[in-house]
Amino acid sequence: MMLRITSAFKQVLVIIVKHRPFLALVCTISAMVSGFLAPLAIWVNSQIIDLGLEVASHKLSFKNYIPYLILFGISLLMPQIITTIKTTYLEPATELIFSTSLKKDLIRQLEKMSYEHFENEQSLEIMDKTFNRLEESATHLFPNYFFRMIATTISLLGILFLFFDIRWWLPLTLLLPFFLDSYFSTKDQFDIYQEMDAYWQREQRYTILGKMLRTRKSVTENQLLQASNYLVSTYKSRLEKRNKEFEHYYFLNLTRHFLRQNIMRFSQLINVLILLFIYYRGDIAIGVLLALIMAIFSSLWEDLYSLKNIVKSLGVHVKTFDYYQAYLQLSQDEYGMIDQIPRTCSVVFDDVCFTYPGTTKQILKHVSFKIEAGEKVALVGQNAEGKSTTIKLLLGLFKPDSGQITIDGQPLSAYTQAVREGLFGTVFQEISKYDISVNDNIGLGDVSQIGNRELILEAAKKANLEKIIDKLPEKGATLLSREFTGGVDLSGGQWQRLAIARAFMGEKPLLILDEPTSQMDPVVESQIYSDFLAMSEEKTVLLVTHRLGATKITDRIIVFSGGSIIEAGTHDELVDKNGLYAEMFQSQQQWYDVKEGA
Ligand SMILES: Nc1ncnc2c1ncn2[C@@H]1O[C@H](COP(=O)(O)OP(=O)(O)OP(=O)(O)O)[C@@H](O)[C@H]1O
Repeated sequence: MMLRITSAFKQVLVIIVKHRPFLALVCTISAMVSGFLAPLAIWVNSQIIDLGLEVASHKLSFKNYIPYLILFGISLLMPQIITTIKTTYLEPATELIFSTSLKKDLIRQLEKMSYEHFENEQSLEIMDKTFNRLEESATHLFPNYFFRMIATTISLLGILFLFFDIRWWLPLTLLLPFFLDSYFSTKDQFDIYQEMDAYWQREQRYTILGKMLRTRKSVTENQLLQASNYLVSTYKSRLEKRNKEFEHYYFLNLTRHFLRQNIMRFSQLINVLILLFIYYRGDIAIGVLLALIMAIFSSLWEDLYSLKNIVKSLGVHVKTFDYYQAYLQLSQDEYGMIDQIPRTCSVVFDDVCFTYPGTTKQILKHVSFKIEAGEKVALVGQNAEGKSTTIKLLLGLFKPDSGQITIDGQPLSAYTQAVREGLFGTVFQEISKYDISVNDNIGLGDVSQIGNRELILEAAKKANLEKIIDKLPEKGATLLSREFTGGVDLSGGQWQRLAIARAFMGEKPLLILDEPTSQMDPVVESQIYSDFLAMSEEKTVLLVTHRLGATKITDRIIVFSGGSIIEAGTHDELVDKNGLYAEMFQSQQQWYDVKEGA
């Protein structure tokens, strides 16, 4: 534990010292001064009372009393001055540093993080907790706890010395009950953090529906389906279940605290009685008695509690830094040295096996195939056979358990990040719809050319989007959003064409379409595919589709079943073979016949 605490403090101090060493200096000095003030105040108070009595009985001249009055004034004013420095300068200034520096580190790490973490619950928990808690925990550690730990330690040593000076064992009667109390409450608190942590997953499950219900898509869909009442009441009953769990846990927490919180009160009473007894025996003056009794109830009490609270709540912030470390260690994509984007690309899967991280079912089983540079290939099969998984592996979103995947003869990790960004033009079923203009939405396919209207127009033409853009109120400059006045939303099929245009940006040698036309009429879809393949020229194309009308025009079809390739060949070859492909094609053919006949 000590190691984790030290490491967390080290991390925040390194950031502060790197950015503003002056803040670390101000914090340390003001904490030290603050620490000396409490014992000084006790001593000054005792002198003020005892010497004040002597002044009153003319045993001491008022002139000699003045330095004590000055010290009394200083001990009264200084704590407020230091608190002001801390709250109005130190705290806001460090907050700014953390919010900039930590956010930058978090985002930088996110940029290179392997995609697999975004589909892994354990990694998502680490990311969520780090993003939500890190800045807050950092500001708790510095300046808050850092300041309080220095100030309280010095102050406690000073005060305990004053007690030690009277009887050597007095610090023990003060500290023992404190240690007992601290042990119980710290243990309770750490147990609670453990419990709270375990709540994350359940909390996610209880509240995820609520997040969904707030999205525009779900509001529209629910209004149509009249499903709101059902979904809202499901959400409500989940929340009620969650509240019951939390209430139970709060109750447990309350009883634990109630049983143990009075240890320190008894110790205060006992120590006051001891001091009265020592005074009664004439071993201390009245000023010392009163100042020490006051200290037991004020500064000493505050110091002990401050220390206890720091230890108690340190756990959650130290834990945040554990998550931060785990976050920094989440694996990143590997990049190599090849810095030229190949003009044309072959793709080879060599005996690839794959199981999703955190699961046991093997999804791809010894998959091998080669796609020549410039070839147009369709991956087909029934649901959940591993087609999209094959695409995810090809894109490098996941790594195979065994086997090798090469692009133009090289594994993906041999290419630089810039080349990898320029290799694939992708269109998925779930299209990213950005609330920006049509042109910019297309331009995102190659951000370096986002202002190049000619290229964007060319990509739009290739995706047959030109006429649709022409009809928009402000053509390519039209904002694609219902959230803005004057914004327009496209239909599902139009968005899919826009996504295809996006894939054509940047002359990417590998085009990957994973069911991108599901929202289109099958006949229109066939037309789009034939236009698309004609426009793809020498690019290599991988097409995942359930609609087998489109596969006829590809060079080759690969059929997946149970995570393996069971057939491969041209449309005619596979129809002649009379296997799974022929069966799937025949069951869809009537549909095309009716459509074409109509
Ligand atoms: N992130 C994931 N974690 C765990 N399992 C996953 C993940 N993504 C997909 N799977 C599982 O992998 C299997 C293959 O899914 P995949 O999406 O590759 O199939 P598919 O052939 O593309 O299916 P469809 O035609 O329905 O899109 C499915 O059983 C699916 O549940």
